[in-house]
Amino acid sequence: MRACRRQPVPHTPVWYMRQAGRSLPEYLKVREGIPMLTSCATPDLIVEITLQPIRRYGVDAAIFFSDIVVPVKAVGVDLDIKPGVGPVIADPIRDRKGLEALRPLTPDDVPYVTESITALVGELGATPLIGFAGAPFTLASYLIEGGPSKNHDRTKAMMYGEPALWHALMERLTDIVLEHLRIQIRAGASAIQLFDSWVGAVAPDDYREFILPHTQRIFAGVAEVPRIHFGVGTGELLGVLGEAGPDVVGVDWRVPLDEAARRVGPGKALQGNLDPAILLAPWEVVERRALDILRRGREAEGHVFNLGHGVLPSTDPDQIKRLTELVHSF
Ligand SMILES: Cc1c2[nH]c(c1CCC(=O)O)Cc1[nH]c(c(CCC(=O)O)c1C)Cc1[nH]c(c(CCC(=O)O)c1C)Cc1[nH]c(c(C)c1CCC(=O)O)C2
Repeated sequence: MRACRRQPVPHTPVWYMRQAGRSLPEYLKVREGIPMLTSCATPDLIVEITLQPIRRYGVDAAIFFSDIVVPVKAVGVDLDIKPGVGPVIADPIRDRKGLEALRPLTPDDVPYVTESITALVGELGATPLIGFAGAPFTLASYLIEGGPSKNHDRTKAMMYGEPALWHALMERLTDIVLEHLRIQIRAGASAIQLFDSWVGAVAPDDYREFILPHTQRIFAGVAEVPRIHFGVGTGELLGVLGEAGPDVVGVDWRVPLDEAARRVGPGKALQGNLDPAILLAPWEVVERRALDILRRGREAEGHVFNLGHGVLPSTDPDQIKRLTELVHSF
C-alpha cells in the first residue's frame, strides 16, 4: 500500500498476477471437477484459493480469486469459461438490441463476492486484499467477438465504424465495472487493479478518443483506495494509461522499468515486470533478471514487483517462492 502511494518501504513489495491458479497443486486439488465459474461463486473455495499463494509464498498482497467476466455473467449475460480457451459468450453483442443484456449491477447480483471478501479480510489480517475488474475495452472485446480474439477485428470495427454504439456499450460496461469495484471496496478490499489486458491493440490517439473517458470515470469513482492500471503490449500507451487516473501503472516485460518511468512521468508508481516465461529458465537466470528489474525499479517513485503478465500454468512454484525471498532481501 505504501509503495502504491509512493511512500518509503522497508523492501520492495511483491505479488503475482495469477498467483492463485493452475501452477499450484493445492489449487488443482480443490478445483477438481468444479467448473471455473462455479468456483467463482462459492465463498469457501474463493477464500481457500485466494489464501493458497499467501501461505506458500508469503507475498505482500492477496488478489481476490475470481474472473473478469464474473460481473457480466452476474447481470445475466450467457457465458462460460472454457478450460484452455477462456471466456465464451453465447450471444455476442453487436447492435443496440444487444446492449440490453447489460443492465446495471447491484450488490444482490454478487452476494458471494461480498461474503468471501468479508471472510478474507478477517483471515488476511495486515496483508492487503487487491480487488479487481476487467476494463471496459477488454470486456467489450470478449462480448463483441464472442470469445478470445487475436486481432479484435469486430471490436475495432464497432469502435471506428459505429462510435455512438461503441460509447453506449462502454458506458454500460463502465457502470458495471465501477459498481463491481465499489462492492469489493465496501466489503474490505484495500486496493484495486483494473485489467485492460488487450488494450495494447489500440493506438494512443484512439485510446484517448474511444477508451480514456470511460477508464477516467472508473478511477475517479474509486479514489479512496490505491488503484493499479494494467495492460499487455502497452509500451506506446503507458503515458495515457497514467492519464486515466491510477496511482500505479502496470508494465509488461517489453519496456524496462526505468524507461517506463520516463514514459509514465512523475506522480505515479510502477508495477512489474518480469517476463513470466523467465520463471521457466534456471534459477540463475531468474535471479539476474529480477535483480535488474529491482535496480531499474528504483528509477520509479514507487515500485511493486510483479510479473509482466500472469503466472504460466507450467511454472514451478519453488521458483516463485525463491523469487519472493529474493525481492524481499533486496
Ligand atoms: C483476460 C483475463 C481473463 N481473466 C482475467 C483476465 C485479466 C488478466 C490477464 O490478462 O490474464 C483475470 C483473472 N482471472 C483469474 C484471476 C484470479 C486472481 C489471480 O490469481 O490473478 C484474475 C485476476 C482466475 C482465472 N481465470 C481463468 C483461470 C483458469 C481456469 C482454470 O483454472 O480452470 C483462472 C485461474 C480462466 C480465464 N479467464 C480469462 C482467460 C484468458 C482465462 C484462461 C483460459 C485458460 O487458459 O484456461 C479471461
